[in-house]
Amino acid sequence: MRITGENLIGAASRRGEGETFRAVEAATGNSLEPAFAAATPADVDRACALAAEAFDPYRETALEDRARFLEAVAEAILALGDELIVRCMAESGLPRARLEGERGRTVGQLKMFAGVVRDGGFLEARVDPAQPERKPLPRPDLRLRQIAVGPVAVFGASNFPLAFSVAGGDTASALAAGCPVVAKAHPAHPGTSELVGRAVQAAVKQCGLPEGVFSLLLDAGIPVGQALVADPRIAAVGFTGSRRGGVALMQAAAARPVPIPVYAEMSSINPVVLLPAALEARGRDIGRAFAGSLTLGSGQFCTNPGLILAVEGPGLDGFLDAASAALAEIQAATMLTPGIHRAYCAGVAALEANPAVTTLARGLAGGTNQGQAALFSTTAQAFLADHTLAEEVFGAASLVVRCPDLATIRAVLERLEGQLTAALHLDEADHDAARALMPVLERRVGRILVNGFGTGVEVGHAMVHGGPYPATSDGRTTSVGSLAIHRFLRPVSYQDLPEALLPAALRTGNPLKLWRREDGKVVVPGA
Ligand SMILES: NC(=O)C1=CN([C@@H]2O[C@H](COP(=O)(O)OP(=O)(O)OC[C@H]3O[C@@H](n4cnc5c(N)ncnc54)[C@H](OP(=O)(O)O)[C@@H]3O)[C@@H](O)[C@H]2O)C=CC1
Ligand SMILES: O=C(O)CCC(=O)C(=O)O
Repeated sequence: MRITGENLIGAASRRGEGETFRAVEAATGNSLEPAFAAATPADVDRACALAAEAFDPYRETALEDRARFLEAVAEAILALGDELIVRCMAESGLPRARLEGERGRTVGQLKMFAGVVRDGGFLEARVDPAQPERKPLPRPDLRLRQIAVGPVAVFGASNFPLAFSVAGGDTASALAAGCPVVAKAHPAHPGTSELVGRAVQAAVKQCGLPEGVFSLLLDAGIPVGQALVADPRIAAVGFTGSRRGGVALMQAAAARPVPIPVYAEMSSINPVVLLPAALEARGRDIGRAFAGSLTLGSGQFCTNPGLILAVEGPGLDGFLDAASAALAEIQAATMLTPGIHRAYCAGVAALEANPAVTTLARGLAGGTNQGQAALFSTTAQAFLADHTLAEEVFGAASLVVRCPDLATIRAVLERLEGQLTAALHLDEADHDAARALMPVLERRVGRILVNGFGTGVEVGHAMVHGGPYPATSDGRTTSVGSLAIHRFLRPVSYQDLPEALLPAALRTGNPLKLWRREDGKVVVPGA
């Protein structure tokens, strides 16, 4: 498929009349063909108008039809074949195996949401039948279902050009909920975005859906994203990226005459707690595994283990020796964009220059746009005194905080901002210590994991990829897994409606055979 550099507005492809820009080959810094042209305010307006027009018919599509559409998107992405992978490798600098895996995750995610839609449980149908004889007052007939919130603006992420971008988790969950999507391509991978966007556009056509179900807009700066969030027809926003970007979108959304929710996944340093018995028994092994997780994808994961907490002692020394030795042999790897590389180098330089910080290890030096891994240490006292030490350095850098005792580990955790994940490395003898940390971890993070690292989020029904601010803008939700659909739904009650006016999901006799709560009791069809 030829990449044209056009915006995809409903069924049309339209060359923007805004600023032109080219994708940059991450490994060389060279420009790639073709030239892309940013959308104009008129393009944003048209995409939003089409999305608003599509909203009512799309949200009332039969569940089976909507599920088939999500599957058609998955198939169309696979049908792009190697061209998608090759373009994505060039634009992102990420290796083939990673991108093939990410494509599998993207397709799997769409298919999982197809299953969620088919099952219909997300509608949370409830029926409280009327009780006309109830005293002192009769009870009305009340029925509830979740409906889609409206058109959703989705911002593609630089670090997951497939799984968190044009047809990634935010788009899949919004489409599953019944919301049209207007996606804003990340300028780091516009060609990848166009290819995937055309796959979604083709699936919309193939399934006979209204064209406004999906549009893709291009921009090399912030105006298009700002206009999209400000547009009165947009009802919610999905974003993965920097804290600065996420907060700017939250502010733009809050400043609207009608504010809307922004679901932004932002910065996280993902504390890893090494408990004493585990450290003593296998500190060196944990150190080697940590080096692998830290440098995965050149460290460009929001789940990257950026902070290690442990009690001083021979176990920690073994961990640090092994981690440092492993890191010293790790090749520098290409980062996503020159800007992200520059930000990484600046973050590492700031840690190196901090008198309270010791540089323990550096990976092998690299060439153009390549990030060199870095491991630092500091004391708990210094960490608690300097909040800049708790800021995310996006890339393969991590800071070890040496603590005198477990109480200090707990005190450090208490002082952290909200995080996506926390990992505990423990043996059975550490269970009491771990139990004591659970309340603070539950308050601080979205996912607690044991004897592993948070990178590589499983897409499933029990996953939370979220956490308190600033890990995300709204810690009550997740951006990965089937629960993500709830970000784009809102409940509506129907009181005393005649049967003929009720949505099918709420009709008497449960014609859609849904999991429902009837008069307070869960009814499972076929059970
Ligand atoms: N924790 C995490 O998961 C991640 C963190 N990051 C962090 O973000 C830094 C920059 O990376 P990047 O991916 O470009 O993230 P950004 O947050 O800068 O950008 C993400 C998207 O949001 C748009 N955007 C940013 N700011 C605004 C704004 N004020 N108004 C409207 N739209 C806006 C960008 O548009 P445009 O680019 O066109 O300006 C882009 O499409 C990294 O160095 C890293 O620190 C990045 C990825 C993931
Ligand atoms: O670790 C993962 O698989 C997902 C990470 C992520 O969401 C991110 O880096 O933005």
